[in-house]
Amino acid sequence: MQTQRLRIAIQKKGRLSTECKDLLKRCGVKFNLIGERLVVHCENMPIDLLLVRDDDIPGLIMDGVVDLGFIGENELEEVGLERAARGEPSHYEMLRRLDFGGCRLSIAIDKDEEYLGPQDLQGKRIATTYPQLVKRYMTEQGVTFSTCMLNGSVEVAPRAGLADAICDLVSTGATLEANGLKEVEVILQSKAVLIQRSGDFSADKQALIERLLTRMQGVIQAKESKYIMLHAPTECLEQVTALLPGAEDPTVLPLSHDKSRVAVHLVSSENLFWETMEQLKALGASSILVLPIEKMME
Ligand SMILES: Nc1ncnc2c1ncn2[C@@H]1O[C@H](COP(=O)(O)OP(=O)(O)OP(=O)(O)O)[C@@H](O)[C@H]1O
Ligand SMILES: O=P(O)(O)OC[C@H]1O[C@H](OP(=O)(O)OP(=O)(O)O)[C@H](O)[C@@H]1O
Ligand SMILES: [Mg+2]
Repeated sequence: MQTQRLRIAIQKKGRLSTECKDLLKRCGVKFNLIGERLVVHCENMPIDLLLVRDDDIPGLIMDGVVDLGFIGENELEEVGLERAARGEPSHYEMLRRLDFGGCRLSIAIDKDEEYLGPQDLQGKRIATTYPQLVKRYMTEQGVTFSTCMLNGSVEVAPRAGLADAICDLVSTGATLEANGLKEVEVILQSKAVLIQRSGDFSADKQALIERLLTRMQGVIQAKESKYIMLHAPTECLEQVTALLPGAEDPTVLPLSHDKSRVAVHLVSSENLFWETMEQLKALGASSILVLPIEKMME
């Protein structure tokens, strides 16, 4: 059922929720989340947000029920495999990879157990929320196994005697450590992505999606960039700019009371490390400022 308004699905509560909402707000999409409401109408653009469980987002896109969705690649792949196995369509378009939700899907076992390779998992029971991804990996390795499907607290399964190993998401590794487990295989690297349903869009919707994508590019680029300002001795200008990341085209300005020094301004694609600032200082640079950039458009 097509509507005039662009429908975007985001996770209601969880690891992706805050970052997705922040990203949309930074793109100029205005909305007000009230209580437990599942559909939120944006105030300044023809956009409706659907706040759902992340597991439901790939299916909503693949069934063509919503236009865009923010989802972790792990969940997207799992649902895609599940639907393909059932003979249901699993089409979607990838719009862009995002800079949050980074994690990996890994197999872990008791920290004191010996592990030489995937063959050590032969005949073992693996607790997971991602049975399809585990199956794909184990089939590739030629290892047979059984699963124990758990939607949460996967890491407690070995201690609770429910499984011999687990396959779950890992970021810092703190949850594994707290449960006496060690990571032995990484089967997937994942980040949050923005996906779109397959098929045609009205010209208005298409234009709105393109506007959002351009703004998103600006927001993500701005987050990674810094505006750097400093004063440097004119004779050291070349050495100073050589130390600055992405300083191909700096603005160099004279100082009103000191002809021996200049002001250097530039947009850097990276942050400036303390070590680099110390090197700049050693070259005679002063008043070194590193400022965040809110928005940018090239
Ligand atoms: N520790 C982590 N660090 C970074 N990203 C993570 C981490 N854990 C999960 N993610 C990413 O965030 C997504 C959502 O994780 P979350 O734990 O909020 O899911 P959930 O408990 O299944 O939520 P829901 O209630 O919506 O089903 C994961 O599918 C993954 O892509
Ligand atoms: O390696 P770490 O940094 O410890 O992160 C890994 C944990 O994060 C996720 O769960 P989350 O905290 O989102 O809770 P959930 O089990 O309720 O989904 C994931 O399922 C792991 O349990
Ligand atoms: Mg979920």
